[in-house]
Amino acid sequence: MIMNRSSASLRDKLGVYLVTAEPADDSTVELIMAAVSGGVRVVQLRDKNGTTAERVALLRTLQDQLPPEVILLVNDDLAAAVAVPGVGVHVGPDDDHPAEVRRRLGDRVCIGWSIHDLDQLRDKSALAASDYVAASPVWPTPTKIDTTAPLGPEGVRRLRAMLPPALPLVGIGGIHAGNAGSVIEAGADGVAVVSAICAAADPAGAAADLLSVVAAATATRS
Ligand SMILES: Cc1ncc(COP(=O)(O)OP(=O)(O)O)c(N)n1
Ligand SMILES: Cc1nc(C(=O)O)sc1CCOP(=O)(O)O
Ligand SMILES: [Mg+2]
Repeated sequence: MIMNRSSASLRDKLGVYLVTAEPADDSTVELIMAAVSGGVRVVQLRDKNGTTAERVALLRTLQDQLPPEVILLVNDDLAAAVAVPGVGVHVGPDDDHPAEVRRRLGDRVCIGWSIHDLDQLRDKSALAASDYVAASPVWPTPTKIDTTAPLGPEGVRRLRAMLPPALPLVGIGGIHAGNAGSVIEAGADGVAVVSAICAAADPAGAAADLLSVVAAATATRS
């Protein structure tokens, strides 16, 4: 799908953001479709050990099957996104710079940037090139062990206060239905999760539960 960067709905769509568990395989497509049936509207294919060719094949299958309102991104792999027009990219401080990703992909795809350290906020061109940023990690998580110190909800609050108000923010790391509300109360627009959906016996139900928690916390905040 093609995302218009000025779309006011990106902030709403980010409410529950699915990042896929590794390894990516045929079951990944089924899992994503279940999460989407539960209400997820932003999906990131994260497959650190696959090849670009494998990621491109999966992204093409997903583009064929996903409803057009779902925003599809790939983790790290700019070449895969170039090969599948309409797919966005999530990058972190060790990846291609968001401004370079924007230059290569143009204005009509979604670009996300991880913030592990508040010093990254000095990088104005990265912020300007990003459609959303991620507070990384909110809590420790066995899903990704090479992270920096957890920010906690207080770190999310500080980050929100320092960001341009129009730039959407999601939290990631150790988030589930039991603690997602505190991430939203701290000022995030959404929660990005791997295990809370991918390891659930009922991924569609888990997505729907997370969405209700996020909606309730968003309503309380505003
Ligand atoms: C939504 C979201 N937030 C953060 C990350 C982490 O990105 P990065 O720091 O580049 O680490 P890897 O995922 O590449 O290991 C993410 N992928 N998605
Ligand atoms: C992909 C990713 N990035 C993180 C970061 O902190 O940048 S934490 C993470 C994994 C999140 O997995 P779970 O929802 O299972 O805790
Ligand atoms: Mg990365």
